[in-house]
Amino acid sequence: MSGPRPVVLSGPSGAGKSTLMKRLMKDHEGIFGFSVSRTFVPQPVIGLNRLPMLLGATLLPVADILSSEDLEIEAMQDSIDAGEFIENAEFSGNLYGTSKAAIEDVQAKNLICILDVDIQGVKRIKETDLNPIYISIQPPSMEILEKRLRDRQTETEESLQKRLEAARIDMELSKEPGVFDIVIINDDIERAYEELKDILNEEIKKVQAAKS
Ligand SMILES: Nc1ncnc2c1ncn2[C@@H]1O[C@H](COP(=O)(O)OP(=O)(O)OP(=O)(O)O)[C@@H](O)[C@H]1O
Repeated sequence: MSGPRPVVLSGPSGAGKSTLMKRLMKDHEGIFGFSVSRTFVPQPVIGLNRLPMLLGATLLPVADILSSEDLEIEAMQDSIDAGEFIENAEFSGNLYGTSKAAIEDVQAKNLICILDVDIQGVKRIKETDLNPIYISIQPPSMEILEKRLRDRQTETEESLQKRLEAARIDMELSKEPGVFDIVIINDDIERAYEELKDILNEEIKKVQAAKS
């Protein structure tokens, strides 16, 4: 696939991914892009008796309306089964996912696609031919991570504990050799940002060159 290599940013919640990403995008306008997560939200089934009222004067084939939802959810499930989605999840009956095609769309626009995924997402991406740069952002310690998450004031005690538990697992897995091209310890934000820019430098330059 032509176009710049995508970037996978992974690491525990609270490690500083959003902080670093925001800064990167602010300092490099028109260089980075995000893939659009595809979602399918099933609508409540419309009763036949309400159809004419909802359709008003527009004449639509009734069969299409009643089956389009099923067809769409089926099509997305087929794509997931065929491995076209690098991540997907179901929350209360809704399907969410990032497809390979969506990432390739960003690449085709000469943008570096940033993917913020968990360790499971990293493993899925490894099975594709996307060839991204794999970056793990890690906190200096569990204690500091906990403090940052508490100070951020976005979590309940329950969600905080869940994030810390997931962080323990993430921190262990990120040490496995060969998983990431670089593990950045986000102790000092300035130093972490410099490390991030360094590893992306070559790709950023390619995008800039292709623009001019
Ligand atoms: N080097 C740093 N020193 C001190 N505080 C930091 C540092 N980096 C980030 N923070 C702060 O830590 C908190 C968590 O950072 P951030 O929200 O960027 O994490 P995240 O990895 O994107 O988390 P999530 O996956 O939950 O979105 C934020 O309040 C941020 O301002």
